[in-house]
Amino acid sequence: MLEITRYVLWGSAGHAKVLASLINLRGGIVVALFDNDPQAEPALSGVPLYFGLEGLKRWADDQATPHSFRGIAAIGGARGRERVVIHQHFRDHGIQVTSLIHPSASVCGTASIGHGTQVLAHALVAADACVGEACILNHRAAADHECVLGNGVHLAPASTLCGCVEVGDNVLVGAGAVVLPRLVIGKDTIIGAGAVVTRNIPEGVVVAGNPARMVRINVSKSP
Ligand SMILES: CC(=O)SCCNC(=O)CCNC(=O)[C@H](O)C(C)(C)COP(=O)(O)OP(=O)(O)OC[C@H]1O[C@@H](n2cnc3c(N)ncnc32)[C@H](O)[C@@H]1OP(=O)(O)O
Repeated sequence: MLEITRYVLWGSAGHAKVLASLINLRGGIVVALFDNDPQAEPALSGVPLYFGLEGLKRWADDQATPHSFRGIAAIGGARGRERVVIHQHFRDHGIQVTSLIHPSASVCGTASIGHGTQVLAHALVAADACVGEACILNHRAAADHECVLGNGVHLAPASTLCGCVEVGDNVLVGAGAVVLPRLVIGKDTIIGAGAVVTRNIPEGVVVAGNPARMVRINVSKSP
């Protein structure tokens, strides 16, 4: 008998709805949600919500075979570092961390995708691109040929990395932004929605506009 793959998601907001819809499309189901925020509401009707690491431990202790579940962080924005940490919590509790690729996404056979990375509807990962762990390639985002993405990177909807772009860990490339070929974006940086990046960008800053200029230091970056 064909077994339904059961998933647990960390993050009980809009991104959980997107992932649940993709999981359902793939024939799986979401059986539990986790969130750090005790005020969070269940994002999916009928799916129980547990809070914090204590909640994860309690849930895992109740399962005979935690390794039969797959886990993925359902947190978007510029919170790539948190996705990496959450995936480690899942592994520590015996849950497999999985990638999710929408059937309409195009991932070239010569590209590589890291564990726990999500490639959403109509996204593109082109020839010889290398995408790290816990990344999100959101709806219609594109990482063109030979791009290299670190861990926890988020390409927001309809953003484009032209060929041979290098992106450091935990970078958010905002919705509709474009990064021109062969540029390097330092880790922990945020590129504003709609920006056109024409020069290399250092780590830990926020840039916006066309051409993209520095707006401020990214004070929310983790140490
Ligand atoms: C499915 C999903 O939704 S995935 C979510 C993807 N998320 C995104 O794409 C959001 C990306 N974030 C942005 O673009 C943000 O606006 C940021 C990071 C560039 C700036 O955010 P903040 O630091 O909070 O800036 P704030 O909103 O206070 O604006 C500061 C100034 O920059 C301007 N500004 C803000 N964003 C942009 C932008 N994308 N492009 C040009 N100017 C901008 C504001 O108008 C404001 O100008 P003013 O001082 O003349 O009034």
